[in-house]
Amino acid sequence: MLTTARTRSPVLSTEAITKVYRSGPVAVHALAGVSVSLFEAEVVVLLGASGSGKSTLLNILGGLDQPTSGRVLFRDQDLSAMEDAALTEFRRKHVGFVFQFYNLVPSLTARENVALVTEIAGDPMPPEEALDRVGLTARMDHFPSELSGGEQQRVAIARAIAKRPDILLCDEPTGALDSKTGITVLEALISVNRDLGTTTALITHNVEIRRIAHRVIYMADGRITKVEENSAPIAPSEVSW
Ligand SMILES: Nc1ncnc2c1ncn2[C@@H]1O[C@H](COP(=O)(O)OP(=O)(O)OP(=O)(O)O)[C@@H](O)[C@H]1O
Repeated sequence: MLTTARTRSPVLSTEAITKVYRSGPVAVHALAGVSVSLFEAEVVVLLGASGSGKSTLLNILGGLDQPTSGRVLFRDQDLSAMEDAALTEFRRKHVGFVFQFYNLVPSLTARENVALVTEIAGDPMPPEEALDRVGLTARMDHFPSELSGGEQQRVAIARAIAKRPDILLCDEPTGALDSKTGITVLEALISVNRDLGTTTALITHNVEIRRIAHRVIYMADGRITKVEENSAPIAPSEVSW
């Protein structure tokens, strides 16, 4: 099995980004000057209180939203200067998203849910391979209603990785799951990172999960307050909460 070494090459970087949401006279400063990089093949966990700006940052990194000021770079491309169509192309080619709720199409099987994405991707892996990587070979022809929450989330991960994205962005992927099921989901994410070298960023409210990451980024009030390096990440099976 291929093991990809982490390097210090940034895949995605932000330079002093801010995000201000305005509704009428009220302005919410969701990001107040964030400079951060995600490096090749690393796993990063983002921690911070509710409202600290984690999802806003993840959405901007993934090209779902634009900063109010500052720059976002994907390798040498400036995402913050892109029109919507170019940003959509960036997302389609380079980013996989996993959210708390799995957003699967209920009338399609696991295999068909993944195939929806592989049909429009440039160099996808077969849906069967993507599902195998998350341990769902035996469940490929099941509908979402026939799968557990953890299995549905693993289908969502298979769908996100099938296009071989450079970056996988996960917003509370275990938020709706009990701990045992959450661990199977984290194991799927870590195995994809290890085998494919997919740079992975994961938001969680669960501080124990930080122990599986190479780096931990702490946020408060729209800023990064601390970044920790973890020289010896542990396996998800060793995490308990
Ligand atoms: N579309 C929006 N319009 C107005 N305010 C917003 C919008 N999206 C987020 N905010 C505000 O921006 C701030 C940061 O929100 P964000 O969702 O990024 O935080 P978070 O750390 O991900 O929180 P949580 O852990 O609760 O998901 C919050 O004060 C939030 O209310």
